Amino acid sequence: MPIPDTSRHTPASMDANPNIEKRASHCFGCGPANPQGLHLVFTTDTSNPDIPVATTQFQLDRLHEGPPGYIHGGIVATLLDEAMSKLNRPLNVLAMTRHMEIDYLHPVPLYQSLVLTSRHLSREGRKLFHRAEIQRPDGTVLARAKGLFIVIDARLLALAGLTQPES
Ligand SMILES: CCCCCCCCCC(=O)SCCNC(=O)CCNC(=O)[C@H](O)C(C)(C)COP(=O)(O)OP(=O)(O)OC[C@H]1O[C@@H](n2cnc3c(N)ncnc32)[C@H](O)[C@@H]1OP(=O)(O)O
Repeated sequence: MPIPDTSRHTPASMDANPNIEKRASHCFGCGPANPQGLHLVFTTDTSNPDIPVATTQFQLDRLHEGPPGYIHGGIVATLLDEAMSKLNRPLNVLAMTRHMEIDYLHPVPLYQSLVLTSRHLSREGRKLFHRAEIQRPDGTVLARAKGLFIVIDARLLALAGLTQPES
C-alpha cells in the first residue's frame, strides 16, 4: 500500500492547531490548500440578499475525465453541489447537502471555459432549496441540479471544534 504524502495533504487531525479556516482550505471544491482540488473561486451576488447568486468560471482537463473528452459525471455533481453550497454563507447559515438531483442534459466538455452558477430558491425552516447549472458561454445549459441543504446548529459545530480555533 503506498505511503500517503503528508507534505501534500495532512489530515486536519494531524495539524498542530486546526481550525475551521484550515479545514475549509482543503475542501475539494474550493480549498486553495488541496493540491488535488478544483480550486473554484466564486463571486456571490447579494444585491437581493434573500436570493443570493454564486458564479464561477472553470475549465478542467483529463484529470477529471469520464467519457473521452468530457468531465466525469461525479465531478459534474461535485461542481453543482459546490456551487449550491456557496449560497449558505450569504444566507448566514451553516448547512450541508441532504439531497440533490441532477439532469445531465449534455456531456460537459474538458478544455473549455464553462460557467457554473447557483441560485437560492426558497427556505422552509431548516430546509434550503437551491439550484445550480453548468453552461457554455453561449448560455447552453449542460447540466442542472436542485439541492436540499439542511441548516446545521452552529453551536454543535463549535463544540466539535469546527467553527473556531481549537485550544
Ligand atoms: C460545516 C459546513 C461545511 C459545509 C461544506 C460544504 C461542502 C459542499 C456541500 C457538501 O457536499 S456537504 C457533504 C455532503 N453532505 C453530507 O455529508 C450530509 C450528510 N447528512 C447529514 O449529516 C444529515 O442528514 C443532515 C445534517 C444533513 C440532516 O440531518 P438531520 O437529522 O438534522 O435532518 P433530517 O434528516 O431530519 O432532515 C431534515 C428535514 O429535511 C427533510 N428531508 C430529508 N430528505 C428530504 C428529501 N429528499 N426531500 C425533501 N425533504 C427531505 C426531512 O423530512 C426533515 O424535514 P422536517 O425538518 O420538516 O422534519
